[in-house]
Amino acid sequence: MQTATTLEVLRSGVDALRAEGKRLALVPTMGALHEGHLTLVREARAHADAVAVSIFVNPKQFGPNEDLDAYPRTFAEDCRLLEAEGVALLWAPTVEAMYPGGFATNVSVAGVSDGLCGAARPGHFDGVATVVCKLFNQVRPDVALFGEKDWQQLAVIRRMARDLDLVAPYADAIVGVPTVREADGLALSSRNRYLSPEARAQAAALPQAMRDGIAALMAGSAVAPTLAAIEAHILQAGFDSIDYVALADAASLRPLDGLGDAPARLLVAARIGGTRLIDNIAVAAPS
Ligand SMILES: Nc1ncnc2c1ncn2[C@@H]1O[C@H](COP(=O)(O)OP(=O)(O)OP(=O)(O)O)[C@@H](O)[C@H]1O
Ligand SMILES: CC(C)(CO)[C@@H](O)C(=O)[O-]
Ligand code: BAL
Repeated sequence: MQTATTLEVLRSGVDALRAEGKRLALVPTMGALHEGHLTLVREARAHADAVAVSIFVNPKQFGPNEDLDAYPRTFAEDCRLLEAEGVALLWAPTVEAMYPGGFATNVSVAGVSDGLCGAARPGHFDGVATVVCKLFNQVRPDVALFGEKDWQQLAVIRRMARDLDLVAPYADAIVGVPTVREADGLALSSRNRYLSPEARAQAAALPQAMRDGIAALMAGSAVAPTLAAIEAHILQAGFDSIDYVALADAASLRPLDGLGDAPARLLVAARIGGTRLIDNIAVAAPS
């Protein structure tokens, strides 16, 4: 595995892979790698001949009172894991390499960025879109993979990639990978490392409440009381607060007040012991 920390080294690594005729996949991450990330890397191998992974804790997507400084950084262990997965290229820029002095550009995706995490974390998706746009231009992959755990992020990136012609013109150049979960249903997340043993045990109530709510919707329960019941379940399990519990159109993320023919998604963000967790699950219309 070649590790690049400057754009010059990255470009020569990408050029060398291209000279060998290789189709290239990119898996963008913020490091502190877990089985969810490694699943993206394995899936990437099915879409390309060579896999590039980026590790960059992107300051632009953290709000002023968020966990940028505390965010887990486990670079040596991350390198070991990626090497074992046969990753060809690791792109690990410094903040100065990504955002040189005078950097003044912002990529903002209207509509799909506005609600849910976009409302709870103002500016977050501008930060994500800006850095992912740069990553695409830096690596120029044929295909890029993202986790469905961050469903709204995936929708934002798909919109941006289409609007700005950022990746090769394949309809499926942005690949979403289903959420990898612990045995008790909790979605794997780098931020799970913040949880105390007690909070970690309580956190399994989040996907459980979502599954119960989806079962109620499928059985014909009305949306508003079902969302209220999910909130109550999560708070009763020990969560401190809820950013949102929402039923939304899976593609546009617009809120829904009933199930129709278009795919729907139940999305939740809630806080426990100072840690913000997100999750989402597909909701099928009752047959
Ligand atoms: N459990 C998971 N299953 C599938 N993909 C995942 C999972 N967790 C993260 N990913 C994906 O890995 C990529 C990198 O995510 P990131 O490095 O932010 O990790 P994370 O676990 O989501 O961290 P955080 O705790 O900050 O949300 C993203 O595309 C994200 O959706
Ligand atoms: C896509 C991403 C790497 C951009 O910083 C980040 O938001 C993440 O890890 O999900
Ligand atoms: N995986 C999402 C990155 C973030 O929360 O900033």
